[in-house]
Amino acid sequence: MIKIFIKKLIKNRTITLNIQSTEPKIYAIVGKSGIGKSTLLNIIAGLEEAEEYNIEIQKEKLSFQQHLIKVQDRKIGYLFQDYQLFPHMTVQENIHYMKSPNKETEQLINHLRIANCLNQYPSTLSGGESQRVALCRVLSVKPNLLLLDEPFSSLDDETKEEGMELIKYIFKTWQIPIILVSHSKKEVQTLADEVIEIK
Ligand SMILES: Nc1ncnc2c1ncn2[C@@H]1O[C@H](COP(=O)(O)OP(=O)(O)OP(=O)(O)O)[C@@H](O)[C@H]1O
Repeated sequence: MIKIFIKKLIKNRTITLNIQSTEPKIYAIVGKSGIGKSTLLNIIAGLEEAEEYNIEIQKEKLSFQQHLIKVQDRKIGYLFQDYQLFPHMTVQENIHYMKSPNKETEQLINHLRIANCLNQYPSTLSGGESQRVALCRVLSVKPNLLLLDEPFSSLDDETKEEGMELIKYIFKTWQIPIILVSHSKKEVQTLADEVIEIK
């Protein structure tokens, strides 16, 4: 179950986001550059404030003014556009930063094919590897909602295809709502159950 209502004033324009569903779905947020798509993801993640907002995921109210839930206590996985891996930590340390090693994370590491990169530093990873490491870190906390901000923008076509397959796999196996911000028609057509255009 997911219910999200946001009203946000950005540079004298008000943008709104309204999502409601009892079933998990993949939502694509589209709209022209600078309209406020990443800002909406930041508000959902609890990183930015909005004029009005009400967010419920799995019947848990995340940000209803008086009952604000701390960012670290929200079970939201947020994959940033540039992945934001900690450069001074190895892949292993990055993955276990949020959650100590356990069987599920180990399975994820194997599924995401990053077991052979565990001792490398982020600067030595390829784009696809960086994306898979960042996804692994985000999924290790078992999120109830996954936010993806242009997750494939820095990848070549083949790696993009792999990334999209991965997102489909995560959705199928985890059955959690996914909100994707994308500029790519192909990504939106391939992945989204519902397209939301921000105006
Ligand atoms: N930290 C900030 N300080 C001031 N203005 C900001 C900040 N972050 C974003 N903005 C402004 O807010 C507006 C919305 O930005 P946002 O990144 O949400 O847009 P977007 O739709 O995701 O853009 P893009 O598609 O280009 O990534 C932009 O006009 C941007 O300049």
